[in-house]
Amino acid sequence: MEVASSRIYFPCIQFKTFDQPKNEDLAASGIREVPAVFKLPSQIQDSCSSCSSSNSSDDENNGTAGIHEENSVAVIDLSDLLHQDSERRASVVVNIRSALEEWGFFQVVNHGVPTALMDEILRVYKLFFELPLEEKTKYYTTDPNPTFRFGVGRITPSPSAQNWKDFAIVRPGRDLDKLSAHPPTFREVTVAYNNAMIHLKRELLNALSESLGLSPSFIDDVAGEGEQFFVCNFYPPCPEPKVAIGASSHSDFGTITTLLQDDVGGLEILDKHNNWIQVKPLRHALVINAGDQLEVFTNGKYRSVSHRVRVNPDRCRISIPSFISPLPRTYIAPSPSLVGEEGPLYKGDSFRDYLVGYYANDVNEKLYIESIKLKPSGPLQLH
Ligand SMILES: O=C(O)CCC(=O)C(=O)O
Ligand SMILES: [Fe+2]
Repeated sequence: MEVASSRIYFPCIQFKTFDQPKNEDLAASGIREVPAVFKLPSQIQDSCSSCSSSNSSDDENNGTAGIHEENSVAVIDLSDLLHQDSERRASVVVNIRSALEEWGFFQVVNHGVPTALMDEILRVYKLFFELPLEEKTKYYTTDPNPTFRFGVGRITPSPSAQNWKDFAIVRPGRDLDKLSAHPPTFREVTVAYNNAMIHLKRELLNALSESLGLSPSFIDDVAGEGEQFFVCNFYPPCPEPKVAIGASSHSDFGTITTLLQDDVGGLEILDKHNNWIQVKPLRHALVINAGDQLEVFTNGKYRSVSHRVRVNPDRCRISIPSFISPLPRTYIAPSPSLVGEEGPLYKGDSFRDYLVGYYANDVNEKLYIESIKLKPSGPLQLH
C-alpha cells in the first residue's frame, strides 16, 4: 500500500502506529481508506453501523431540578446537592441512585465547575493536539507514569484494532514543568481544572455514599483517595467512520469517571438490553459513570457499564475523562455493609493488582471484572 506523504508512522510500544493527520491535512492527503491497523473485525463493524451517529449538541441546560430523560441517560441538577439543603439534597441523592441503578451513567449540570474553565480547557488542549507532530512527540514516552504523556491509539497486549485517537495523560499533582508550555495558559488551566475535579469528586462520592445509606465520606475514604489524573482524548475525523472506532468497548477501571466532552458526540453506552445508547453532548454538562472499583465495592449495586466512542467523518472530537480511583495499595472488596444474602459477588484485590489484571487482559470489553466474579452463595439453607 502506498503511504501518502502526510501519513506519519512512529512506534508506540511494540506497534507501528498510524498518526492521523490533522483535520485540514486530511483533504490534502487524499486519504479515503482506514489503514488495516485500525480496521475493526466485521462483526463489530456491523454493530457500529446499526447505531445512528450523534452530531448535534443540545442547548445549554439552565438547570431545572430533577431528572430529564430526553438524552437517554438522566441529567441531574446538582445545585441542591451543593447547597446542602437537607430535603432538596436528599432528592438529588435519590436521583443519582436511580440513574446509577438504571444506566450506570448520568450527566450533571450546575455542578460548580466554572463554565469558562470548561471552555478554556477544551480550547487549550485542542491547540496542543494541533501542534506539529514533532512538538507532540517530545511528550511521547514509554514511562507508564510520567506527569504528561502523549500517545496514539490504545495500548493493549492484543487489540483487535487500534483506536482512532491520540491522547494525553495528565497527572497535574506532579512536576508541572513537565506539562506542555503551549499555549501559555496550558499549565494554569490544567491545574485549575484538575482542582475543580477534586472538589466535584468529593461532592459526588459523598452523595454516592448517602445514596447507599452509608456515612458521607465512606466511599471517598476507601475508594477515592488515589492520585487524581485525567486523560484528554483527541479523535481526528475518520474517512470511514463505520470501519474504525475511537475507543472500543470497555469499562473504566477506577471508582468513578467525570467526563467533559465537546459538542461533536460519539460516546455510546451499552444498556441493560444490550443496545448502544448515545450520550448526547449537553453544553457545560459533565458525564459521570461508575467504574469497576465501585461495582466491586458496592457488590454490583452500581455497575460499571461498557461504553465506546464512535468517530465522526468531518469533525475532530475532544473529551476529557478524569479518573477517580483508590490508592494503589487499597484493598477493594465488596463492602460488608453492602453485602446481603447473596454473599460477596466479587473477589477482592488491591487496586494495584486489579490494574495489572485489567491491563493484562484486552481492556476492550469488560473481561477482567467478569473474571473476578464469584457465584452468589444465596441464603443459608437450614435443614
Ligand atoms: O471520549 C469519550 O467520550 C469516552 C472516553 C473513555 O471512555 C475513556 O477514555 O475511558
Ligand atoms: Fe471510558
